[in-house]
Amino acid sequence: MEDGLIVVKEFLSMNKVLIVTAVEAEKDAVKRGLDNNSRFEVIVGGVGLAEAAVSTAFALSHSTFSTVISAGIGGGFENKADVESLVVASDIRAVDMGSETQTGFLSLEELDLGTSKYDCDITYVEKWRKQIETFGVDVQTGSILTTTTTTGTVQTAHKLLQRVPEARAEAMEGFGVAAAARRVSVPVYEMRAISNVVGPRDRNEWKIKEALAVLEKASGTIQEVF
Ligand SMILES: O=C(O)c1cccc(C(=O)CC[C@H]2O[C@@H](n3cnc4c(=O)[nH]cnc43)[C@H](O)[C@@H]2O)c1
Repeated sequence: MEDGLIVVKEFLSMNKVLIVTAVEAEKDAVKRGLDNNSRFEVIVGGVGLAEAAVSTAFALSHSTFSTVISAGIGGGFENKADVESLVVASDIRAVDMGSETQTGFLSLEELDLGTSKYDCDITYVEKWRKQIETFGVDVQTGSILTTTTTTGTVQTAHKLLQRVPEARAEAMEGFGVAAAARRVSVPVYEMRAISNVVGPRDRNEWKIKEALAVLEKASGTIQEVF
């Protein structure tokens, strides 16, 4: 009988999805989008990749998940992702992790010190993009950059795009969530509803309410794909 219970528990945990947001408002938006389904656990992991990594690792140490998703609002690079659209990551990059030199930036890979990029399973990324589209959301796929500082100038935005020309969006948590998930070999994904353009900071211009509505709509697709 006990063996049976263990098998049932393992089966139920096989399809559990952990969704990590930075703040409560993002968690609420994701939960509104999801049906009240016990397969999905949505947690507030905190702002920044360190808090996100610790929170994700903690959740993963207490329960088994088949998939982890970093979700929230983010900045969109000009002409790459419009405000009020959505970006699904093809890969998640710690774009400022490395070394600045007199002749340019060296990534962790170039320094032979580790990885600054996690690829997402492109089959699921494409399936998810198509599903989101059917919900009437303007959606793109591409690299989502994780930065430790929100970009505040055109110069920095250009510098980041030079480093990663395929970048569409930036946020502050994805790489932390991904590092924790990959440590235990769990596939990881990221989606960002675009609240602002990456560049000169004007917080009053951020379309947070609108981006949260996009995040809510897109969250309704998670249960169809994962
Ligand atoms: O004030 C509010 O009501 C509110 C509601 C939801 C989210 C927030 C945030 O401030 C979230 C911070 C979070 O947003 C990401 N983010 C958004 N835009 C950018 C950007 O241009 N560059 C980097 N990160 C961005 C980031 O992941 C932050 O953790 C407030």
